[in-house]
Amino acid sequence: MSKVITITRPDDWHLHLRDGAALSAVLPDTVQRFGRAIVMPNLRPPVTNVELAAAYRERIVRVLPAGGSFDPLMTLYLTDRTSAEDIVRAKESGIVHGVKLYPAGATTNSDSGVTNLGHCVKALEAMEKHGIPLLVHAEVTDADIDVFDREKVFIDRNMVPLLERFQGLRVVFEHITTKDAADFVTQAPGRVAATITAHHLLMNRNAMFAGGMRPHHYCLPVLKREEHRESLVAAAISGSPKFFLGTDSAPHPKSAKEAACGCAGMYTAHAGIELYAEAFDAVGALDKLEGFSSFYGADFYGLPRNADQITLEKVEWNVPESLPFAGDELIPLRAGGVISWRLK
Ligand SMILES: NC(=O)N[C@@H](CC(=O)O)C(=O)O
Ligand SMILES: [Zn+2]
Ligand SMILES: [Zn+2]
Repeated sequence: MSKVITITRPDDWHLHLRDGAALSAVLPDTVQRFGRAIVMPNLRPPVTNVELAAAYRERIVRVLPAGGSFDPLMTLYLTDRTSAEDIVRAKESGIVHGVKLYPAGATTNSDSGVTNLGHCVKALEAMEKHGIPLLVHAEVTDADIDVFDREKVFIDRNMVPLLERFQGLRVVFEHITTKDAADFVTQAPGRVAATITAHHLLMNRNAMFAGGMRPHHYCLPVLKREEHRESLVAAAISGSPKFFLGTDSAPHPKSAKEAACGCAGMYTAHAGIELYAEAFDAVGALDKLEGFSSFYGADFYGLPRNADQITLEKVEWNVPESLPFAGDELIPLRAGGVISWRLK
């Protein structure tokens, strides 16, 4: 008999769905597994106001597989020009659940991001007042800071002063990758939470160089040392409601990944919950999977937990070498390899 677990349907609190044909290609993978997802706004051009968010939400809903009940939770892209009025209108819309801070130049499509948080005081005050969380890609961008240290340096230079200045602001430290971030969030007030990806739970930085350069294991924040991976696993299985699931599934065409200057991002939505089951099972903590995947994120965002369930079984399946992707190909995590849990 294979091991089987049934859990409340999970949600993905950090997801890139892209747009157009790419959106249509990847959306079914998420919808099969998750009830809702926080949809990242780093399109070109970025989703900077409620009209753009509503139109993007429409485009997502239009290509939803029939019969599903998936709810895309929209976000705004914070810029130096986001006003308090933009925030109030977002709140009133009921469709915007967070505002994303990308330090300018930190990651994919972040060139319209924030150059100086000092420009965002009015917007941040409005978010504090109206209870809209700030979702943070927490890396400094200074060229003189080692790429492996950018998250840690962001904590000291930006996160601490931000939380100090805006004492009521709710903050999600997105895709944490270091022991420093896990410890910081653990010790922070209850208004601070973090998402953790499956790939940062399963791999350390060796995975980028196993037998040669592995562009499909390159993402931001970049994979870190084993000691950091172990800290992330400890946080994820701790039972603390501050840590919850966010896949950061970030599809890029094969041609853009396998290039002289390859894009950052891993595609994991094809096994969006299965990979977490593997990571939790590996440390004998499957009993902690449901809280992390299905409860704590909803609780943090003030949304009801899902009412239905999914079942996972410990049966190996082969991941395709590639998936069709808007006239190109998409290389999923573990392409050509095996995943040890599957959705029933
Ligand atoms: N995680 C990534 O490596 N890439 C993301 C952007 C992001 O989440 O920083 C993307 O949009 O491709
Ligand atoms: Zn990011
Ligand atoms: Zn992301």
